[in-house]
Amino acid sequence: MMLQVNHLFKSYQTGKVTYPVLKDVCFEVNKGEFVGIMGASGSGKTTMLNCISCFLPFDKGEIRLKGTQLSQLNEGQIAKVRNEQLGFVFQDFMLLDGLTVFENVCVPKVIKNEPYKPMEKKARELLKMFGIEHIADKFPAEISGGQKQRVAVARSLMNDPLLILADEPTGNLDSRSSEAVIQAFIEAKEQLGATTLMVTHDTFSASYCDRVIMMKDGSVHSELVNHGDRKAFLEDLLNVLRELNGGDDHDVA
Ligand SMILES: Nc1ncnc2c1ncn2[C@@H]1O[C@H](COP(=O)(O)OP(=O)(O)OP(=O)(O)O)[C@@H](O)[C@H]1O
Repeated sequence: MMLQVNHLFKSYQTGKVTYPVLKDVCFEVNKGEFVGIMGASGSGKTTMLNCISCFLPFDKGEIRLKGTQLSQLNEGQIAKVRNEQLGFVFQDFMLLDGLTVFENVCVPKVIKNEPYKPMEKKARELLKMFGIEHIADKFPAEISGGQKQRVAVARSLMNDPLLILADEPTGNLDSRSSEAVIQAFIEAKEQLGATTLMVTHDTFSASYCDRVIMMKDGSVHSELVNHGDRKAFLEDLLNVLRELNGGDDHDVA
């Protein structure tokens, strides 16, 4: 088991008012799985991802990454988990404008002070895997959104993380670029055995997942499994989103 979220509770405090956001969330992610998280706006998806990222403390429950309970780590250990065991992909790419594509991909290893040769080899392999080796020397301003996000996926894999956390990775992309980014996650899974947890509103992107966890009002409403027929899975997802009323079922492709 790569990730276990057990009976997670989280509330926000605004003045004297406590606002519960996560209410007894339980789910698991296996090694090599590509898992989506969907649910209406405000159902707590980003909050949950931020708890798993160790960016937010939670009230109760536990989060285990390959067996290690995250809330028991100290600051130094958390920093190490974030850089070496988790990979991050954000909606707005978060590339460094002053660095080339190649240099951006190298950042997680530069932070670790690793030697250049193996770092270069790894970066070139990842760029090749995602079909972006020809833009290695370009700057972020010179490439498309879909290319930027594939660079971000390559960067997230530099340290062979246990888990990639992706928050709306296709949120700023058109459907063709979205598909290229989703293919990058699938390549990472098939060629490197990568494990990905992706929050998305995009049903089309989610239909490529092995499994989708549907959140409702701070709890897991249901889990849907992709049995291999993507179109049938897309229909399943749309049906549950309709049932959850207010679900985002407008992104169908
Ligand atoms: N820092 C904060 N302080 C107080 N309330 C917050 C804070 N962050 C989020 N919330 C509230 O918690 C709830 C869950 O927010 P969250 O962003 O986790 O939902 P979400 O499912 O990711 O939504 P979306 O799909 O719109 O991104 C919302 O009602 C939000 O207003």
